[in-house]
Amino acid sequence: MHAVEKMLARAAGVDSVTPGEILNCSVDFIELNDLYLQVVRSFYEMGGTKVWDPTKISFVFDHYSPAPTIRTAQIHKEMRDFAREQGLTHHFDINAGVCHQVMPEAGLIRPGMILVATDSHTTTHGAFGAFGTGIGATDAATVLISGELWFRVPEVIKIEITGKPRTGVYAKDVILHIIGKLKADAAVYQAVEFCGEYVEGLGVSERMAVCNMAVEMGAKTAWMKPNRAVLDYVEERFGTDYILDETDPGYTYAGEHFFDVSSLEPQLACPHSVDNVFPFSEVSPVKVDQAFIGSCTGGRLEDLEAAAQVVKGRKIAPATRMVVIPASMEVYKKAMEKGYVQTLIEAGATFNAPGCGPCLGTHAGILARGEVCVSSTNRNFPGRMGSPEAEIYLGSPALVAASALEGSLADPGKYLDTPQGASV
Ligand SMILES: CC(C)[C@H](C(=O)O)[C@@H](O)C(=O)O
Ligand code: SF4
Repeated sequence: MHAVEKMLARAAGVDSVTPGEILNCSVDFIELNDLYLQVVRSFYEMGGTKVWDPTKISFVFDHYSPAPTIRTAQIHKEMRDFAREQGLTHHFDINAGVCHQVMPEAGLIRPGMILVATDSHTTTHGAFGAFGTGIGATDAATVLISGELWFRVPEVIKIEITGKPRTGVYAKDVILHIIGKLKADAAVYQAVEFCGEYVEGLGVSERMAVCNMAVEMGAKTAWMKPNRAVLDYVEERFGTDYILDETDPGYTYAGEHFFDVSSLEPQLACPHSVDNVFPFSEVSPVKVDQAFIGSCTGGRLEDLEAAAQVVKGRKIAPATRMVVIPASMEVYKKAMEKGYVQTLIEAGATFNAPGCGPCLGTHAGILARGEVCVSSTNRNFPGRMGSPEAEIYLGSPALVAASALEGSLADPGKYLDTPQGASV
């Protein structure tokens, strides 16, 4: 069996599973974000009175945080009241950040766990060796009541990555390149294992960025074998009581793909789909109205560090706006301590409270008709960040920052090779 299958078998209380099988599994943890008040209402409609375990449920206010309208303030109020009545241990209000950043920081994510959340990017947590997947409102209400959920065992495909990319090319470029080659329907309902020497050398942040975007190929979940960096992160925040599942030697994958990234250029997902990806040198110059750095894909400390390295001692183009939203308050605080916030503000960036914000167009950086945005996020569908007539290019935080400096799409490499670029 594969490590992913072993996690599901353990949660179902059976010795072995095969792809396609339907299981009833116990869930280790569930997270609800602030788009899902319906789950609270369904919980009561389905006869719920007390949740199955208040220590294994988290509400994170991130998509509409701080509440930008009366309706969303009302949603927050009703969910806050439920969290208090049920005595939920892990309620993260508007002072926390995006759920996929806040939960690992809080020590809620560990290898071997079954994690469900009302968000498609729950695949992010495969970076920690967990089984993470997004679910809808009805399934979420079922979990709140019973602590269990049905799962269809996914096939597992392998994406093996080798090579060492040049300066200015990041894991975001690698995952965009992969999605561009394999396309948005490459892994529908499958588990995607990312492996190979490149993956083994990745730190926590870049592992999260890769697993986060597996769902943009339709993946049910993503998985990486935890390396020392991941285990140090988990043990510092959660402890050592986790299970490291190993894939049996000779396991046969449903599919295998191999990528050598040593000669990769910076990549761009061009309007209007995530798999419409080209190397930077093949994308026509485009005037950039807004550069956005943020989200559970590209708003971590390492992302703000990369952006600060690019803009240090420089000013963004007069006609370009640069919006930076740290993925969490912890990221924000550390970025201040390290001077990245100061550097970015001195370059002309504006900051907003940690949360999803412009990533899905709720607030804090909405695009007007005809505008062009280059973004460190993970989706660029029409209307994603505001007007359906705006255009969104997805790239690495460093590329976003370089594009803000030049007022048009720009390769960050030249700003990183100089001695000045190297120090922040
Ligand atoms: C929660 C939901 C609105 C959505 C998701 O499930 O991913 C959002 O987070 C997104 O990124 O589009
Ligand atoms: S930051 Fe963007 S991608 Fe991540 S959960 Fe929020 S809306 Fe979804």
